[in-house]
Amino acid sequence: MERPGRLLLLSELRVRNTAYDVSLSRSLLTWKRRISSPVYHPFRPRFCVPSFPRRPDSGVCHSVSVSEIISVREEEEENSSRQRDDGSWKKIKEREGKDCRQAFTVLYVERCRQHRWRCAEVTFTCPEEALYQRWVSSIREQLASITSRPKHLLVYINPYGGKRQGKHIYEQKVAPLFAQAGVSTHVIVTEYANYARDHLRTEAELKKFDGVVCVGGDGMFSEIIHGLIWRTQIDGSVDPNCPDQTLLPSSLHIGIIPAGSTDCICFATVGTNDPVTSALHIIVGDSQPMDVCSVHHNNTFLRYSVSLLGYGFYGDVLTDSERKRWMGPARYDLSGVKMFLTHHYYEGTVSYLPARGIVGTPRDAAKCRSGCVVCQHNGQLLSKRAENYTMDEDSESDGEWRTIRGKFLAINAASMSCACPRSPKGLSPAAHLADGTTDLILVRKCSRFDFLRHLLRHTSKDDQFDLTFVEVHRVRRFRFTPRYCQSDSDLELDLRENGKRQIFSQICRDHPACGCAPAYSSWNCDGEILTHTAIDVRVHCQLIKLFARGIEEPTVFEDLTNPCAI
Ligand SMILES: CCCCCCCCCCCCC/C=C/[C@@H](O)[C@H](COP(=O)(O)O)NC(=O)CCCCCCCCCCCCCCC
Ligand SMILES: Nc1ncnc2c1ncn2[C@@H]1O[C@H](COP(=O)(O)OP(=O)(O)O)[C@@H](O)[C@H]1O
Ligand SMILES: [Ca+2]
Repeated sequence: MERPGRLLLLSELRVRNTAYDVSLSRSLLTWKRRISSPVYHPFRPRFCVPSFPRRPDSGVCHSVSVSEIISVREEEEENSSRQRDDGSWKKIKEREGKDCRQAFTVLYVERCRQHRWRCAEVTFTCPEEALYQRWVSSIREQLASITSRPKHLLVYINPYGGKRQGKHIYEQKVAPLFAQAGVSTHVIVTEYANYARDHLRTEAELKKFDGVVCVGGDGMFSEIIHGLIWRTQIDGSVDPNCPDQTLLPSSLHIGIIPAGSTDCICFATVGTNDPVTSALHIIVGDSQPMDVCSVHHNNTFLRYSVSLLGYGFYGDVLTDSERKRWMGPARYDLSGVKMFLTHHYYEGTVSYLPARGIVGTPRDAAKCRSGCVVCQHNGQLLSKRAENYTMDEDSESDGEWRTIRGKFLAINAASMSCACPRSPKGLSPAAHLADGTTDLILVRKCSRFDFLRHLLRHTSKDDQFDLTFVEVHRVRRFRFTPRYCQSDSDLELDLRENGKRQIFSQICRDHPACGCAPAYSSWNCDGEILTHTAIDVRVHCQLIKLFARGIEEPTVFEDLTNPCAI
């Protein structure tokens, strides 16, 4: 609960014809009904809930954090009416026959069920013009002093993402809120794939903007980070192709308006896939750092990843689903069932560098939440290590690499939980957004029944890692080599281990139904297919920042007091 601090203003104003004591400090706007009501008891503070403001007529005391005020609107003519969003007309000034009274409306963030935010408003009427002016200008001054709020945004809309509603969602739900908050925008509707990435890399005048907004899904977000990270390295004379290079963080924040098929990056950083909630997080200037993995093949840069790098099952689902793009988000379910029934496994070698000295494990019960202390601690630790770069990196590359060979149904690296509506706890429920690590999940060859048990646990409280054929490691780097890319000496070893078996007849024996199981899958990299299977992955701690705050823990007050949440 925020402490109110020194009061800047304290006046008696009216809300819907009822007298309220209204106060403004640097951190809080509070309005408290003057006449005590039978339900009010001064020693029961539960009626005053600063972080979860209630509607004006639902209680006696309301508070809203100044950081969550969206804007102040000056109401115009006395006795005039204004049309609400829902089409109804509301009166702005009460007819009381008193002297000239002035009204202003404060728009603020109201929390609803399941992490959704809405824009609520309350209209205050002042007894005199001078007081009205003081109130409006004082609130505006407080808002102007919040330097983290974006004023100019560069917006990219993918009109073909998800259900092809990106443009409509932006125009109907987001643009009006930006306008109300006084945020100016330059909107670009993409014309083809990689349009936004290339525009950011070369053309965009980034100095003019405080942030970039992505209207689309995870694939569109991936375009944005590729453009932005690349541009930042080139502007800072850093070679993005070198796998050992420490990358420069971009100064621009990225906002995500979900309009894609999975939208897991939005879901895992805000707690819901809702365009209005995301727009409000952007307006209030929230900040959430996020790890980025760089993916290389033979020292050549391939891509960045922030959510899922998946070989085997998720790679095959993506490859198959691309042919069904016309179906929209349902394509993943259909391809998921198909790939589940196909039940391919792939052989290869995974090497990884376990994360040393950091807090947290993939089996923790605690989750990454707003203001996560694990991310803060590990972020500081890793940036200190980066300062003493040479010694540490050398020991990283020399020792401690571990190697696992086997037959895998899936190899997944989750740099964040990958929570999404299909799986609200995600692929790795305890993964952190900004701790500099990724959770490497190895699902070994098992029966269809066992694999189904593993998949189903993504949707229940049961632990999807608590199975003999699943292992999970928290890592800083990893490499994968598919079996048939292995060096000659590795292959010789394989042949000795397997006797004199023929490599290809081995595959066909294990798949008598088709007789031609593929030796390779593809990597699903945040929803894009990689062109190579042998990859080298490194996590870059907190390389980008989002207009988000991580998932907020629900407070005891949320369901009890917020009428919107009931
Ligand atoms: C039986 C139910 C099993 C449910 C298992 C659900 C696990 C879902 C984990 C999803 C992790 C998603 C990670 C994010 C990936 C995105 O970057 C990426 C791109 O997103 P975009 O389209 O918005 O651009 N999305 C994806 O790659 C989509 C992955 C979706 C996988 C769906 C899998 C469904 C599996 C269904 C199996 C059903 C077996 C039924 C047997 C009778
Ligand atoms: N104008 C466009 N036309 C076609 N494809 C586009 C366009 N703009 C972006 N894309 C591509 O569309 C793909 C999917 O975008 P995304 O917004 O993630 O939707 P979805 O979640 O449905 O996959 C991405 O690979 C992106 O590069
Ligand atoms: Ca992480």
